[in-house]
Amino acid sequence: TRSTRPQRMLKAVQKNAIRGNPESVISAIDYFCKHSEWAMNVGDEKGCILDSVVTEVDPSTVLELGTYCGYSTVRIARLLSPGTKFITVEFNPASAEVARKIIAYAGLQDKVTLVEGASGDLIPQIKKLYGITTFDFIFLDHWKDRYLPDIKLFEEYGLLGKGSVLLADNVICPGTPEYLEYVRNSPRYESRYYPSHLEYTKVEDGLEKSLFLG
Ligand SMILES: O=C(NCCCCc1cc2cnccc2s1)c1cc(-c2ccc(F)cc2)cc(O)c1O
Ligand SMILES: [Mg+2]
Repeated sequence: TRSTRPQRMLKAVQKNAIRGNPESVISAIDYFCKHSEWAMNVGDEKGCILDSVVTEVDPSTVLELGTYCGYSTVRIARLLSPGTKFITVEFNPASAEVARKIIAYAGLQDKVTLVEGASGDLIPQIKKLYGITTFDFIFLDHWKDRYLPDIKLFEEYGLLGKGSVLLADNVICPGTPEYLEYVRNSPRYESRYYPSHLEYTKVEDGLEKSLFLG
């Protein structure tokens, strides 16, 4: 049967990247998406903003919602200090399967715990299952209509501490209007918008960084 886009992306990584070299995996995926097939990775332009925020926060605990093929997972994991706890969540089993292979190809499998499931089911269990108290950094890149309900779950289950940073992808395209309205108007967050473009296109998009004030 016909291969899937994630499977073709994996093939491109195995062909064009150097095993154990995260930078080459990132470049191979960006090349594939620019010259072969568009795919919904955060991409190189927004990826550089992601890198700078991760570096600035230097988190001890990280959560990513929306692994997809592992592109942003590799971008984040390559910057983390040893001993950092990094959990990434993917809903689609086929994507998760490809992500595991891409993360392993980059040599970062020991830094990442990939969990399959839906955020709404998982968030209430994270403390119990993974022994996390609070997350220093959260990257939101899953269903756009889940950003708001899930940030409320983070608050409800005490998963945010004073200084926790949330970075949300796609706040313009496809767009997360209710989430933006919430973090920009809530006295509990300090938010800042990073203008950019939809991955591999000239379409306007951006990232919203929100600092939890406690
Ligand atoms: O949908 C997007 N990402 C989410 C995939 C949802 C899968 C998961 C749900 C879920 C639930 N719980 C836990 C984990 C997870 S993972 C997405 C879409 C576009 C896009 C697509 C077409 C287009 F014309 C313009 C933009 C661009 C992007 O950067 C995206 O991120
Ligand atoms: Mg995205």
